Amino acid sequence: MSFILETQGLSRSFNGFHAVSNVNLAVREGSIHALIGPNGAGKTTCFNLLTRFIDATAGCIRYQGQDITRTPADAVARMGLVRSFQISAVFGQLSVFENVRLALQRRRGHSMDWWRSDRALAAFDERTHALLAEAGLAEWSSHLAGELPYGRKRALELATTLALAPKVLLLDEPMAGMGAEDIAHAAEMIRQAARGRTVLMVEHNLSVVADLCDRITVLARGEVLAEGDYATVSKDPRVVEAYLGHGHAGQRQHNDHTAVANGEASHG
Ligand SMILES: Nc1ncnc2c1ncn2[C@@H]1O[C@H](COP(=O)(O)OP(=O)(O)OP(=O)(O)O)[C@@H](O)[C@H]1O
Repeated sequence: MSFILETQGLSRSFNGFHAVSNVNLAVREGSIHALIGPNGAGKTTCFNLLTRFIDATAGCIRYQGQDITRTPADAVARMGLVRSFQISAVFGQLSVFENVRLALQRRRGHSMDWWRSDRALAAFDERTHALLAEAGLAEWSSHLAGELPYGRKRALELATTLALAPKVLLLDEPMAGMGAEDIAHAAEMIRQAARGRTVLMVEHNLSVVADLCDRITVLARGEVLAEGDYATVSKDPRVVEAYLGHGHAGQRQHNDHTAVANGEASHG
């Protein structure tokens, strides 16, 4: 079993407040791994640490066996550990096609070559079409990105991120603000994107997590509370309590298990 991304004792404090505390994370290469937990559990801080947006107070991060605890964020991204929206950006005044092609050019370091010939740009066209097809955006190709419906805009963000050829794709609440139809579409996209790469995602929608993810790490108050597949963590009384609060017992707790297992638990 090989882990592409690992942390040991990863910690981050803000003025003495332990936002992330002694987190040991092991993300298996090729898996879809979820980071879940109630509000304020430390999920975003963990993402910020892994992508090197912020420094760890203690602990270490290893990516592909290499210590990246102090590696600059842009270098980490170039190594293939890429967060959606980190480098990619959607330009509303450009077409969907141009957005994806630009992301491909940027990956090759051509971002400033605005004067490049049509022939040079055409070299990126084939890959652009493939990425658009993968994102279900083929028929939106000539639309201005700024005019896309919400779900399609998120799909375009993912397509521009995939243009950067990430080895590990970090997705921060990819389903946020989506309706049921967009969620189904985005889930399929993530499943496809996960072929041949690793996905680590923060997601509040537990049905999505249950459906998509091979492994789940549950954080609460900055610490790892439980880890395993969905069936295992959703039955863990500590997880139920973290999601639903204290004082549950007997039948109530049984109902709570069912609620978490069904992805119904609120994260408040
Ligand atoms: N820059 C900061 N300064 C001070 N406190 C911070 C900072 N960033 C995060 N925190 C605190 O750390 C804790 C964890 O926050 P974080 O955003 O990582 O949680 P989360 O699990 O992503 O929550 P949510 O699900 O609400 O997004 C919170 O109590 C938050 O207020």
